[in-house]
Amino acid sequence: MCGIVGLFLKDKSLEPQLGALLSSMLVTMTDRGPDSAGIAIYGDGDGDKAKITIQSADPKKDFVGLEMELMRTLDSYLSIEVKSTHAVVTLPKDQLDEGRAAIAQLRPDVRIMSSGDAIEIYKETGLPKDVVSRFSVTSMAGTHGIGHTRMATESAVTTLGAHPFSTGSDQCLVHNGSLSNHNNLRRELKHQGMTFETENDSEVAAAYLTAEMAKGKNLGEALESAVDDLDGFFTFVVGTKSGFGVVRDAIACKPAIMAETDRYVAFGSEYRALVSLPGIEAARVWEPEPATVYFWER
Ligand SMILES: NC(=O)CC[C@H](N)C(=O)O
Repeated sequence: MCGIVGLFLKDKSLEPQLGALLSSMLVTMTDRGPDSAGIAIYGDGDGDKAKITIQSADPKKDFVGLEMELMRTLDSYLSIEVKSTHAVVTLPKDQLDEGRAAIAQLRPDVRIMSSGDAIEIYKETGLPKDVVSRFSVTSMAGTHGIGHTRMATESAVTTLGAHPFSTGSDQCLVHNGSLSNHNNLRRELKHQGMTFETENDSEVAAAYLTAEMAKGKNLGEALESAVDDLDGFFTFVVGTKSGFGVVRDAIACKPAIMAETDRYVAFGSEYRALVSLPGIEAARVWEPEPATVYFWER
């Protein structure tokens, strides 16, 4: 099982509703994955600011005082917005790497969920309705987003084992299925310098795409390579700062449905995830073909 949803907006007037639309799509998929849930939202990525979403098992201890300590360490102005177990650090774009290093040094127990110009990731164990309300996702605006509700197959039910996985700047991936060659691939990617937070197969898929894009491929090309190099069952929905992609393995036994109108492209594991979208009655609706890459870029 596992339930996946994704929404890529073409119509700017829908952007204030992105979090609400995606949340309700994800809640519809609750019975496909009761273990944990997560959501990635791409907000306005322009300007000179970048964002790091961090997570702590003990937010009182880790987040108190962090803003001041980071400002002192980086010698610049930044802000931290705490949302339950997560917090978003907004800092100057040219200090993103320095900021990540400072967080690791000042708060070794804090985990980085995502970083980049536009992405924020919120994920926890529990049901979609609890996760979206805990992080106030329904009030978030954005250009595109991806959600996942997990029934674990490959690694423990933990916050870090929840999807989406982000292994590169402004990148994220959710997965329905299980990969059979993830241990070998993990070993190869570690040799190339990638690091992993979990034993999860989907994290390996995310890292694989990051490594392919680092070679100069765009998201669509990286997904084409994934069809050849990843073994097992998969439906992936992936995001980059300006892109949104979908691919299924050659057997495509995991359910998937897509819809497109002038206003958006939407993905659901099942059609019921899409029924409340505006104008869905007039949308072009189709089942993505096996081993075929679907890719949109703004
Ligand atoms: N049920 C699934 O699709 C699980 C996805 C992935 N293998 C995981 O364990 O997280």
